[in-house]
Amino acid sequence: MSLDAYIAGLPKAELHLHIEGSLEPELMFELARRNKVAIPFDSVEAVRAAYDFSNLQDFLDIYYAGARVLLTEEDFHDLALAYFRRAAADNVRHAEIFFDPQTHTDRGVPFGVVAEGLLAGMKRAERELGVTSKLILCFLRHLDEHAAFDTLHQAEPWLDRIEGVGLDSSEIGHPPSKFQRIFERAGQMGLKRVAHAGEEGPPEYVSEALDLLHIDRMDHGNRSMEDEALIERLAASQMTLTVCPLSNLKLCVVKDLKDHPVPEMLRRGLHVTLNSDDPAYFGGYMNDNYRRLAEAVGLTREQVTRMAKNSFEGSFLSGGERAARIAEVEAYGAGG
Ligand SMILES: Nc1ncnc2[nH]cnc12
Ligand SMILES: [Zn+2]
Repeated sequence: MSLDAYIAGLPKAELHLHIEGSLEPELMFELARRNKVAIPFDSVEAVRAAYDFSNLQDFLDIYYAGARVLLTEEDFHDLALAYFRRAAADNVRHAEIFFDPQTHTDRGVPFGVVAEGLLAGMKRAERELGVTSKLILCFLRHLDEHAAFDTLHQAEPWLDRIEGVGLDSSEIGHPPSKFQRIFERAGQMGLKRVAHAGEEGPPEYVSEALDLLHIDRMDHGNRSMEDEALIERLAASQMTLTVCPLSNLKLCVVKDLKDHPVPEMLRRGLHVTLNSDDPAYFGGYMNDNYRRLAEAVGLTREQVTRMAKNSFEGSFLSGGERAARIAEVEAYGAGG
């Protein structure tokens, strides 16, 4: 079996996926029409042509503009279901998806519309596709602490169906320390904690995410590789890193996939997973990330299997479910 075919059949969990970043141009047009929202493009091709980014902020400007077509519960349901259908085709068996409530509540869309729509899409995906999922509420780090507290307050009626909190948006200039108190509060409420760190920001932000936010998992973490002590710390603690190769390429975090740090991360014993981040904007879903990275850096079947196993180990599935999914990866690896 070729490595591509092996990757296609491998059971995987996706741990770093912004649901708003799975909005394909076709659905963007459909929702713009349905909701009578103007968008500054006249064709799907024109939208795709605009996806040429030189850094994170370039992308975020377009990503937040695209999200303006999302208005109703049905829109959020359709967005989620479209993602799960695409993920299921890549044999993603479990996904822990981020959403950015402030992007919507700041436009007047109530928190409940966003949450109910996404939760309905997640439930349907489990019923119809067998893909399980969890929801992670991300605070936008370019906004202030007060806005984050306000968002957590709005989320209260849904917190029994929200697994954890995350931190995303513009990293440089918005260090984890800015959100220490809201993460402390989330921890007291029993929520899991994750944060984007070391995507564009320096290794110090990674250390802050560990020391001040007490994260359970780290999103990206690329720039940890600049600090020897940090590499050793991440390896010793087996902190899960949700790495996103095609995102890193599109946002110029790496110049070429051949330069991607994943092989070195694996060599140093880091607990790496592969993920798609914002697949509609970055040109590939889960299997594209595995395949294109494997081709560029020459990953082995063992490395690929290791990362799929890591994805279930690093998930927030409960012990029994997690063990069962890990056993599936092992059985596939043994038979493949
Ligand atoms: N890659 C990324 N980094 C930070 N914030 C984001 N929001 C959506 N995608 C993101
Ligand atoms: Zn991300």
